[in-house]
This record gives sequence, C-alpha cells and structure tokens, in this order.
Amino acid sequence: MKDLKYLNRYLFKYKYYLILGLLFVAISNFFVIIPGQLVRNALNLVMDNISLHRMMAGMPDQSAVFGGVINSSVIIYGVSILVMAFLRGFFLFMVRQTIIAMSRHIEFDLKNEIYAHYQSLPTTFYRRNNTGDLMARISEDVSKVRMYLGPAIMYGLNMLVLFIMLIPYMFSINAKLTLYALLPLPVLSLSIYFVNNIINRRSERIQKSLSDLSTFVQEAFSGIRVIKSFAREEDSLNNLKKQSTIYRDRSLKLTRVQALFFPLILSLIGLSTILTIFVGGSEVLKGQLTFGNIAEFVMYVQLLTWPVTSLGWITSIIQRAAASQKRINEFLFTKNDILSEKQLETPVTGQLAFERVTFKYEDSGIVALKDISFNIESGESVAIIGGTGSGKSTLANLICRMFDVSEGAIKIDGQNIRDYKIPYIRRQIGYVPQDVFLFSDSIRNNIAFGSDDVSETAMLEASKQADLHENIINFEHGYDTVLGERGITLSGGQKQRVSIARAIVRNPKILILDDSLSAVDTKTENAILNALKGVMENKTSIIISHRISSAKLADKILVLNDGEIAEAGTHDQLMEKTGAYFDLYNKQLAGEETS
Ligand SMILES: Nc1ncnc2c1ncn2[C@@H]1O[C@H](COP(=O)(O)OP(=O)(O)OP(=O)(O)O)[C@@H](O)[C@H]1O
Repeated sequence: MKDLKYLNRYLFKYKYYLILGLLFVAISNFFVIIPGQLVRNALNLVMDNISLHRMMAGMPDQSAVFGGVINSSVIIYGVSILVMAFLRGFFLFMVRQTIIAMSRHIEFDLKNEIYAHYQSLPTTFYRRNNTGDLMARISEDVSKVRMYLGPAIMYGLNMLVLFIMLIPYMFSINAKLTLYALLPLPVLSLSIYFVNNIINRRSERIQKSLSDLSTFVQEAFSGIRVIKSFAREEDSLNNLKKQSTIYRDRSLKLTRVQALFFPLILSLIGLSTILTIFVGGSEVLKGQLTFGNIAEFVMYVQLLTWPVTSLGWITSIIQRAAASQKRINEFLFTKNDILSEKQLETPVTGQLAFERVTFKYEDSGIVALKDISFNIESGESVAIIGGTGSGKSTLANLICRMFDVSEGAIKIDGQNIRDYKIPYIRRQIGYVPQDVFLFSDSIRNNIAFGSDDVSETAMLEASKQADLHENIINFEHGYDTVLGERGITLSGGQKQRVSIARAIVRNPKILILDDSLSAVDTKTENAILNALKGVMENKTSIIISHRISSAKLADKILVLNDGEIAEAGTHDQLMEKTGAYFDLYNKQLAGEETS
C-alpha cells in the first residue's frame, strides 16, 4: 500500500477537485437520506388518517374530510421526493465532474511523467527491459492506478460520508433494528471481495490468452507469404484453434463466477430486508416504532447496499492499483547514471580526443574497447575500419554519451565530454546509426526530425548531399511520401540515405557515419562520399565501415581489431606498412574484381 503514497503529491496538486468532490458527495447523500424521512412521515400520516377514518365510520363528512387531506399531503410528499431525486442526480453529476475528472488529470500527468522519465534513461535500461513491459506500465498499470484515484476514491468517500450521516441517525431511531438490518452487510462486503478477486484473476488470464491470440494472428498475417509458400495454412489454422480453445475455456470459467455475483448480492439484500421487516414489525407491535419507520429502514438498507458492496470492490481495486504503482515506481525510481555535473554549453569546434579509453559492457562483461587513444582535429575526417565485433559502434556510442567510458576520457575541445550538458553535446553531433530507424511519417519530417526549425532549402540541400533527392522526386508525392506501415517501404540504401540527410541537416560539428553505406554498392558509396565531401569540409567526421572503399577518402584511418587500435595512418602510409590494412585492401579489391 505504501507504493500508492507516491500519488499523494498529485492528490495534493488537485486538492480542490477532491475537496469539492467531498462536498458534493455530502450534499448528494443528504438528498438521498431525506426522502426516507419523507416516506416515513407520509406513511405515518396515511396510517393515522386511516385509523381516524375508521373511527369516524358512519359520520357524514368522513370521506370528504380525509380523502382531501391524504391526497394533498401525499402529493406534496411525492413532489418533494421527486425534487430531491433530481437534486441528488445533479450533485452526483458534480461528484463525477470533480473526482473522476481529477483522476483523468492525474492519469494524464502520470503518463507524461513516466514517458519523460523513460526518455531520460540510458539505452542500457532499454536493453534490460522489453518494450512490452515498458508499454504495459504506461498504459495498463496507469489505468489500474486511475481506477483507484477515480472510482475507488469516489465510492470510498461516498460510503464513508453515507455511513457517518446515516448510521448514527439509524441508531438514534432504534438500535436493535439497526443492528439486525446491518447484520448481513459485512458478509455481503466480504463475499464481494472474494468473488471480485476471483473475477479479477480470471479476467487477467483471459487478457493474457487474448493477447497471445492477437500476437499469433498478427504474426500469421505478417508472415502470410511464408505460410502460403510453405503451404502451412492448415497447420496455422490448427494453431489458432488451440489458442482460441484456451480463450473460450477461460471465458466460460469467468462467466460461471460472474453468474454468481448478482444472485449473491440480491440474496443478501433480501435477507437484510426480511430481517428489517421482521424485527421492525415486532418493534411496532411493542409500540417502539411506527410503520413509517419500517419503510424508512427498508429504504436505508437499500441505500447502504451498494456502498457496502462497493467496499469489497474498492479493496480489490486498491490492491491492484498498489501492485501497478509498485511496478511503475520501479521504473520511476530507476536513476539515470549518465549525468553532467558542470552542464557546460560552451561553443565547440569539434576537436575530439580519446585518452586511454577502455570500455566494458557491464551486462555481458565484454571489454569492447581497450586502452584506445587518438586525436582528431576539428575539420578532419577519420575512417575507422575493423571486422565485426571489433568495437566500432561502441566507440561511436561513447562519443554520443550513450554510455560512459569505464576508464580514460573522451574530450571535445580539450574538455571532458562528461562536463557538457548532455542534450547540448548531442546537438553538436550528427550520428547516423548502423540500424536505420525511420518514423511512420513523411520523408520531409523524417529528414527534419533532428532539428527544431529546418527550412525547406536546408532540407532539400541535405537530401541532395546524401544523394537522395533524385530518388525522392520520382515518388508520386515526393517529400510528402509517407513511410512505414501504412506508407511505402524504402530500399535499404534509400533508408540509409534518409538517415544521413537527417544527420547533416542539423549542421553538426561532428558527423559520425556508423556503417551507414553498407546497403549501397561501392559506386553509390563513392558518389555519396564525394557529395558529402563538401559537408565534411568544416566538420570533424568519423566514418565507420567494414569497407576500405569508404576509408580511402579520409584524412586518417584507424584500424580496430578486437577493441584495440591495430594500425593508424593515411591510406598511403598504411599501404606502405603492408600490415592489416594492406591485407584487407587486397582482399576486398580481389572480392570486387571477382564480383
Ligand atoms: N549492448 C551491449 N551489451 C553487451 N555487449 C555488447 C553490446 N553491444 C556490443 N557488445 C559487444 O561489444 C563488442 C563490440 O561490439 P560493437 O558493436 O562495438 O562492434 P562493431 O565493430 O561495431 O561490430 P559490427 O561491425 O558487426 O557492427 C562485441 O563483442 C559485442 O558483442
């Protein structure tokens, strides 16, 4: 339960909604208690008049006198009850407008808070937790918490206020009758709690099989071409039947418990009513109560039934909300360990230095970079060549501060990158990652993504520099072409070039191309690199690649091998050395000639 304390700050923020809600709850309950008294009075009046009427039997004015009195009084009582019902309805509306509205505001704030926190967390967090889990906490868990903030608080307050207003009053009329009338209610509450817990458990299992079922169907449709080409339709149908059978059986089990729900409530309410009439009747005979009191009590028992029923329901909502908030808190309390103490925002030229940098992935224990040192002057271009797993992408990620070095330091313009404000330093870098990610949006917006204000000219210029423009103007909708699920799919090479254009449009001081031309042939690669030459002129550029062809144009080449710098120098120097670079060059050249 202590996990829910986290939400108190929000309850405090929206305290006026809560206070007003409480006031409306009290007023609405007032209008529901008073009609009970009106019914008692009306009934007592009628009963008294009937007795008098009988006593006056045989007198001439008997009917005229009593008929008129009873009619007009009953009409007044009837109209008053109707007006109160209307007022109660209005205040119930106001209760929802305050408390349920408050829960929606908090839900909105909480979702934003979680999303903002997610975004602040380092990439290691995303590796440790799967996307489904992240999504579940921001959607399902927040919804369960909202059930506590809205309906549970609303019904809880209602129950509390009604109890405070009604039960002492009932006792003041007749303690014995009150005790008997209330006797079955705790049983009702407990039974609802248990039945509700069973319902929740079963509903969750149904949810799980429903999500299995939809994942299965979704996958089958995505892989429909494979299913058809392997003629596995029947097998796929059988699998669906298996999943559907589980879903059906679970649903039937739930229906069985749900069917128990209302008979249980109705029989316990019935029991309360019978007890009230029975005990109330004997009290009337003793002269302790009037008939009106019995009617009044029957009404009060009915009034108390729903709040008492809701007690069991509220308890299980609160338990589920606490479990959800615990899961949310786990993520909210996850600290970001990539921070900047000095928060520097001093202008940089892009001069970059690695000083004895070692990096170990804590999860796997793999030491991806070992004691690496090199220096890149601003405006210089450096190619980093190396086989798979040699640590190239790790190096790029360290420059972007996706991780922090384990030992040594990375400096930009002589200042440790840890000292710069993180968003500031990332804005100085144009990073083209190895796995291109494009959003389901227009090509224009995908290119302009990394920058706040991108003019059309700048966007077009970047697209031309990435050798993309010619491709795009041939599309029917040009730069407005939408990509992604409901849009078109670009080829691997086109995607990489959109990603390059996105990085250069922000005119960064440091440009990092992480194997960004692997999906284009060597000819296109050369064309793009030549086009990029102008862009790279006044920028520090790092071109990471498997291919020598990408490296030739660079001012300097670093050959990485198993996390260490095996060789460093210009193309000519490295060729003269006849070492690893020379071997790689000859191997790739031979490969190109044979292909
Ligand atoms: N997030 C990670 N967690 C643990 N180990 C990792 C992680 N990312 C990379 N590694 C390991 O670090 C080493 C260097 O990986 P890196 O991705 O930097 O190589 P690379 O040179 O870019 O390879 P490639 O050219 O195939 O992309 C590899 O052994 C890899 O398995």
